[in-house]
Amino acid sequence: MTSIDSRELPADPASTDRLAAQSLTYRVVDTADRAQSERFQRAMSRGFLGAEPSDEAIAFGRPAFEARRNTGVYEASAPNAQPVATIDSWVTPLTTAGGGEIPMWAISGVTVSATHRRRGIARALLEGELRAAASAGVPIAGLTVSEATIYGRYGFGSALPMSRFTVDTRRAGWAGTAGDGRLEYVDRETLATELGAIHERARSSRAGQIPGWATRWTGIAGLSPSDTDRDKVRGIRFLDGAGAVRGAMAFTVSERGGSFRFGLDVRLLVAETQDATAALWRFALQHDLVDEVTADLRPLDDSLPWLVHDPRGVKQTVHDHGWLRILDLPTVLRSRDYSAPLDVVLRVSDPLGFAAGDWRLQIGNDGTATVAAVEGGASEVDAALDISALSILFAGGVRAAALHGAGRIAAAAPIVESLDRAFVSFPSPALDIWY
Ligand SMILES: CC(=O)SCCNC(=O)CCNC(=O)[C@H](O)C(C)(C)COP(=O)(O)OP(=O)(O)OC[C@H]1O[C@@H](n2cnc3c(N)ncnc32)[C@H](O)[C@@H]1OP(=O)(O)O
Repeated sequence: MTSIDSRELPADPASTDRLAAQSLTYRVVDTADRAQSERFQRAMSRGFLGAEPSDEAIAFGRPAFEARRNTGVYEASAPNAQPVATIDSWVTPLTTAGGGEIPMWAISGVTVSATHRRRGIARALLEGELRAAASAGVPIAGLTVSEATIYGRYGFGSALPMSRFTVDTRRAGWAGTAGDGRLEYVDRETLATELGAIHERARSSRAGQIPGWATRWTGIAGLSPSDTDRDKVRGIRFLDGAGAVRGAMAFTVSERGGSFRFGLDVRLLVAETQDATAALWRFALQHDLVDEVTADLRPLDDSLPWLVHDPRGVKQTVHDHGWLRILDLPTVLRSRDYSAPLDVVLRVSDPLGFAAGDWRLQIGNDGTATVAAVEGGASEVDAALDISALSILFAGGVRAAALHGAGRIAAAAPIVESLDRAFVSFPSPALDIWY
């Protein structure tokens, strides 16, 4: 994968001009300037309705901050005050169906001060990031979101829905088989190391995954100073019959109202093997004094409902999580393996113009794609869709039929079925962290 350092790219000129017209300065923060960096971190915390960060919390967040391109918006009259809006981004690998990867422009930290909301600042920030990514040759952008209604207008699609499980442990019981191996508790530092190492080894096995970073793992493991639940975090790891670590789980247990009955919340379960996944689920579901187990960001094909005696004890809620936005359509569509042959002309609309046009997509029997622009426009198209719908379809986890039924793809029924057969990917795409 080509390595592009987003921090070296200048602020987008069009957004600079648009915000200057409102007497606002849009600039990439110099991370070597500690005072300016701290003001940016404090503005972001306030923007996400967080507490005023302690010096310790600022120091904890600094390595991730310094690894990213942080762009702030400032009142032109107060360039050294806290920014009135923030956004950050970095280029990271995204796993595609079949285990390949492409560079993705990850976007995070989008906040607009409550004093400056609804005057187009977020739009300038988002469009600025997408133009910066496209001009650097990054073919796709991604984000995880606080609200599902904001990012479709910029061409993002909810491509990586995930499951939240709530298990009534007494009703569910356990029906899984025990694999060869053992579990052991680990301290939080070891937990952070194991979560990161296993996630890194496993991430190429599912489309949609991206790598984490050091403070993502230490944060989940309860080492973040601003985490009010940090002292509740416990860790467990699974070793296979040969003694190799194959899975780890961070979790908290909380008593429910002085009842001596507890809820166990899985913060993250990472595993390289089915045995490890089943052993960690079993540990959670069969834990003494625990009535309820909750776990979010699990893949849609998780075996949990099939590992219990009574599947009605397992409530599975599917919700949006990872959002993707194709910028360079041929590069993105060529980057994955497909599940069936296809030969179609797609008419793609794109509100920001990056991927608009008529495209011929041909997939051979070997599952690889060729993509070509139809110069001058096609006389006949097989399917019409916007870039948000294509970004969803690309990941391979949402059915074309579902998008068609919602009016997001215009095509005849046989084309919808052939799109479904070609785009579906195995195993289910997933993204198991926030970024
Ligand atoms: C990837 C991430 O970081 S997710 C985190 C997002 N940030 C947060 O949730 C923190 C709290 N919220 C905020 O900071 C701000 O309200 C933001 C960032 C969500 C919006 O910022 P604003 O500058 O007010 O948005 P802006 O005025 O540019 O609006 C752009 C468009 O989004 C729409 N929009 C803005 N906020 C919302 C919202 N909360 N829900 C739905 N639509 C919204 C606007 O109506 C507008 O639509 P239009 O251009 O089609 O007319």
